[in-house]
Amino acid sequence: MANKITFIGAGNMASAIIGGLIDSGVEPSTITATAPNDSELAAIKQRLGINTDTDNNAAVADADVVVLAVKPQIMRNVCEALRDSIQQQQPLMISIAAGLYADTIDQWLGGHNAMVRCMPNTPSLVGYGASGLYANAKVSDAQREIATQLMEAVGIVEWVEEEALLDAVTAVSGSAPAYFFLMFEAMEEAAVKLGLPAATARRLAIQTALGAATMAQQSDKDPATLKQNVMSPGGTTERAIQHMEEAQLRTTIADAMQACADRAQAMAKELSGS
Ligand SMILES: NC(=O)C1=CN([C@@H]2O[C@H](COP(=O)(O)OP(=O)(O)OC[C@H]3O[C@@H](n4cnc5c(N)ncnc54)[C@H](OP(=O)(O)O)[C@@H]3O)[C@@H](O)[C@H]2O)C=CC1
Ligand SMILES: O=C(O)[C@@H]1CCC=N1
Repeated sequence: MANKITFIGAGNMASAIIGGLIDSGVEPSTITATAPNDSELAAIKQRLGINTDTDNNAAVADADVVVLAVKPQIMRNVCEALRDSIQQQQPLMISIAAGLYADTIDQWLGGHNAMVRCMPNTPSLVGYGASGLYANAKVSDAQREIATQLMEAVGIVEWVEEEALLDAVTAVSGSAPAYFFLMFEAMEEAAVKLGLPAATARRLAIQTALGAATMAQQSDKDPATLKQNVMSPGGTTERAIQHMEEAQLRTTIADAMQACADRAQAMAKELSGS
């Protein structure tokens, strides 16, 4: 990727994407990241070998692509302070903020920008990211391709043609690594109660998830069939699954994902002032 990319914000999500990009072969000198704090930047510079800057305007001055990776609540201030530089430079803008409309960010940046909204997730750090992307009407086919290449360097990409669907993407992949981490915590705690050492339990649970995910990805069978294949009639798995179904695990998951998407929508309304 020959483009110069500037990340505004160098926190969890930006460093996950940057780490993944470098592992995929992107030259660190083509990447710049900003943050207000020199000491945080020194750490990321030392770890990843990228350029860093505490001055957002200086950092976008020669950028082809600018990734907005700050918290949604401070996005307005950050964008308004960048407006003149962005209007002059006209880079492809990519926002990874949850629950902030492309139009809202575009207005804060002075309007008429080519804007991609991306909902990534932290497994981007290890090349297993899953990102949903949406483009406004100003984004050219070539810029769509740049955004695809950028996020495919750290995982899989799915484009959505309706912006509202990014809330569903947030529920199914953006926030979802945390659901699986919760599952690991719960399985480890339960296995310890059953007598296993914590480290053994954690290793077995994580490897099992990796195995199940890899099987589900590679198999031509659907998840329901793969599940059935583990369940010997009258056996142990059947008893565990029966318990999960009776405890309404599906409803819990559906309600949690609805709450996630609702929160994304509410944030968009709050932060756009509508
Ligand atoms: N974490 C996740 O799993 C995901 C996050 N997102 C989105 O990514 C965005 C970032 O989230 P996350 O990485 O978790 O948050 P972090 O708090 O980890 O990162 C935010 C970064 O922005 C920096 N920052 C603060 N103020 C400024 C400023 N004025 N100019 C430049 N940089 C600034 C922070 O520096 P400092 O620490 O010094 O304040 C920090 O480096 C959010 O909008 C979130 O919705 C999307 C998908 C998944
Ligand atoms: O929790 C959040 O708001 C961010 C967006 C998706 C994952 N983390």
